[in-house]
Amino acid sequence: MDTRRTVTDGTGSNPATLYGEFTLVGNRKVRCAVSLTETDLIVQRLTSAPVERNKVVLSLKDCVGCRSYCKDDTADLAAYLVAYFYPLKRRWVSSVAWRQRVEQCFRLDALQEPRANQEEAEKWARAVRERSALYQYFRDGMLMSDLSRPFRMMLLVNPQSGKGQALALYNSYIQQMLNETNVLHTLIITERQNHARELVREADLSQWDAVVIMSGDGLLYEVINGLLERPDWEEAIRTPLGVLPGGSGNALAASIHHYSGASPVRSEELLLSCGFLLCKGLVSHMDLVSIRLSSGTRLFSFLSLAWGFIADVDIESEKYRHIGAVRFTIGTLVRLTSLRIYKGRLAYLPATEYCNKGGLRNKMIQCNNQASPLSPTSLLCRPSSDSPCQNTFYNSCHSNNSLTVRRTESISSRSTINTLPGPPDSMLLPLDQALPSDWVVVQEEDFVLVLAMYQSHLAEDLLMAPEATLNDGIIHLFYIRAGISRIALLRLLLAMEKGAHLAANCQHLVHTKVRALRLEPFSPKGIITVDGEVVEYGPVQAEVHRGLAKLISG
Ligand SMILES: Nc1ncnc2c1ncn2[C@@H]1O[C@H](COP(=O)(O)OP(=O)(O)OP(=O)(O)O)[C@@H](O)[C@H]1O
Repeated sequence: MDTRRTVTDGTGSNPATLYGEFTLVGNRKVRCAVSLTETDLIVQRLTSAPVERNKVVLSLKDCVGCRSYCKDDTADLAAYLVAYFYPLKRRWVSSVAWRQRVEQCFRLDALQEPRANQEEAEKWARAVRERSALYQYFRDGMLMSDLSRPFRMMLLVNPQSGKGQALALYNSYIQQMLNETNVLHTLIITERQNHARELVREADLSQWDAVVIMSGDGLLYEVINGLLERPDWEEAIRTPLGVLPGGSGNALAASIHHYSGASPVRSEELLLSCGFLLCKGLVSHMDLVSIRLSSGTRLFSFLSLAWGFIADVDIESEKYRHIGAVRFTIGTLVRLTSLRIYKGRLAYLPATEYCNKGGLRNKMIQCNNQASPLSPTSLLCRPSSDSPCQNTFYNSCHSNNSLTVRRTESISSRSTINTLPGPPDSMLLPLDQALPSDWVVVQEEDFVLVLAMYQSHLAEDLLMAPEATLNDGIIHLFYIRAGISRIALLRLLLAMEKGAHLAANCQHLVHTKVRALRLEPFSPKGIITVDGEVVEYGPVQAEVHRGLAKLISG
């Protein structure tokens, strides 16, 4: 076997680092020339047929694992090499591509010594793994392939989530993928509500390199809040988290897939995509939002805060959970027929900077996706004392400029409310205190919905905030003012599937980017949800904490 032979990828620009001739495992009569370049594994069958028809080029960026092994049979001197790929494939009638599993398995028998064949196979396996890992650039924390020992994962599966198929999906796809990647995972099947929360609150986190949920968004909400309830929350919340879609909404899973740049997919295709991203093991920071309720309770949210139409649909359609994502369509139609108006006061701290003597500069704070987490105070938008902007009326950065907003009374000092676990909130005042002067109060008090989003998707097929990214320190605040017709609302909801609602030029829809918000519903009863879970109804405040958590994503 000549491993020094110079072979290129056909363009001459990508020389092979390893070259060998092996047989196929299924058919020993078929010999293959295999070359490993910096970017690809190229397999060419050595037959008399034209070359292109017999050549397969597999990109190493699609490879999740590679290993060598020998058979127990002492008469077999050969060693074996197997590599696992999940390339994006397009069905010829469809423009949508999704990941499909490809396994390449070779038999190495060129040498007389079984040990020599084994060493050669392991050399190849190591080289494939190393080059696959080069495609993962590492920001902060741990990369699976960086460890000298196998990666250890706690995998929490909610058997009741969605259509109740999470466990079956784990058995069909995920178990195999994790084994191919050489991830040691401990499967924990959650037994009841708050089981996951209690588990992570008590767990010895030094035993785990990541905590992954296979469920809907509700289970991740439990995990995040469990971690932040620990006395060592600062360390605990740096545990890389992962998400595999098994629920009915799967908003974070759909968002991660969206951020990876791939075309939209659903159900099992989304699961394969998220499984692939999990196996590649790239860790990014993720924003969390601190939520304060009127009772003093504090929660952490990674997805959304909702009041009005969307919260009602989410909770009222719970009874149709067994039919999966269709429950939202049914819930939407039911709620549309008896459209409600929700009365309340909404205020927010815009994600803007103020300039000094040059007047008001309504400039967005830079959203650098790769930056390390900024301290909350560095994101504050405070007018300087000599700023001519102070106490003026202005339009904030709305997609709907017809909206009039008014500045609130200035208050001299900004005290904070930092008595609970987790990082302090520096933008929020107690709910019974007046808002600081740099907050904006929305003049309308009649809404159809209010929705704060920090990820792109609200469900697998709802691209609510197309601009959102994992770690930009921005809350996308949407509200729809009362007066919208049912048909206009339905059109907006349909446009949300592809994220086209913002371009629909609807006068009732407002979108603005904020750092913090306060919502005070007037009616005594109602539904407020955080990440799709019902929370205590009443006045509520929220503040974003940029990059507080870590998520294995693309
Ligand atoms: N074994 C179980 N039986 C009943 N409920 C459970 C169990 N395990 C976890 N739960 C609870 O089920 C709730 C809903 O789960 P989850 O959000 O993961 O699924 P879902 O609601 O179907 O999906 P989505 O949030 O995407 O709509 C969670 O709040 C969790 O506490």
